[in-house]
Amino acid sequence: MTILDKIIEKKKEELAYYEAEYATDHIKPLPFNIQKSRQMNVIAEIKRASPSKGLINPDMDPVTQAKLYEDNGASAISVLTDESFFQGSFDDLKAVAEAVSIPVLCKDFMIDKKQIDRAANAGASIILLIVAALSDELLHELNQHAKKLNLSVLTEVHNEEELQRALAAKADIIGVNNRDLKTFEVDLKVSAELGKVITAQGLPFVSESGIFTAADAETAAKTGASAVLVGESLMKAQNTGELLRSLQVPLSSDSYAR
Ligand SMILES: O=P(O)(O)OC[C@@H](O)[C@@H](O)c1c[nH]c2ccccc12
Repeated sequence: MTILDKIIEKKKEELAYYEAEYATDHIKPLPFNIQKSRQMNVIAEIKRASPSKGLINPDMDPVTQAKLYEDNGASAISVLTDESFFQGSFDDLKAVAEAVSIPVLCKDFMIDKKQIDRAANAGASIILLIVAALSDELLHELNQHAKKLNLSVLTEVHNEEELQRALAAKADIIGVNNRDLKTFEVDLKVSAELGKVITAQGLPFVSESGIFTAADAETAAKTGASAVLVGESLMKAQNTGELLRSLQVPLSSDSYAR
């Protein structure tokens, strides 16, 4: 059983206790666009802990961290909401969404519409759908549900087969996870490989995981990515603002003009 299987199994258990919660008119998702910028968009992540790295920065205050990200040019903020494996929460998401005026991504393992409503109610503008964790049917259903609520969807893939499924589901923003959620192995070459196929379709993509330096952001830019999703390095940096600014490397015109 892989870690992804374990996380999904636990999610199913937890969902039994979720109270029905419907997203209504009060939600005001912000548009999320990574195609206009001439600089690498950085989606900066709030992540206390993870199954692959253990404790990353357990004492961090999510609101302080989120404001630091916003002040230093982040395009969006990702907040882990999974409690059991990442020590995150929907309270973190809500507090962050209230404190900043850029889009917030609810980073969780979505397998049910109820989770999307909860994310929307907590102030998320973007949700993540992980292709490896979903059937084609669920991928379609959750995607439709998010769109109905005007949320943006980041559809995450790790290999060619998942990418084809994402494209068939009409994903419009693809996240290429450089980390294999089954083995934790990280390799930026995954973005290089899948980036060719995605950019050929004229779609934007986010290179996710394993970005530590400006040189990594440049490598990601060369693969055609117009955004990077960065957690650990920003959470552990001595000077988070400086690192975040350094990751906003120039993009070549074909990355932003598509
Ligand atoms: O901490 P990193 O290596 O910078 O990675 C951030 C982000 O990509 C990672 O947290 C992530 C990408 N996809 C996910 C899916 C679930 C949980 C976590 C993730």
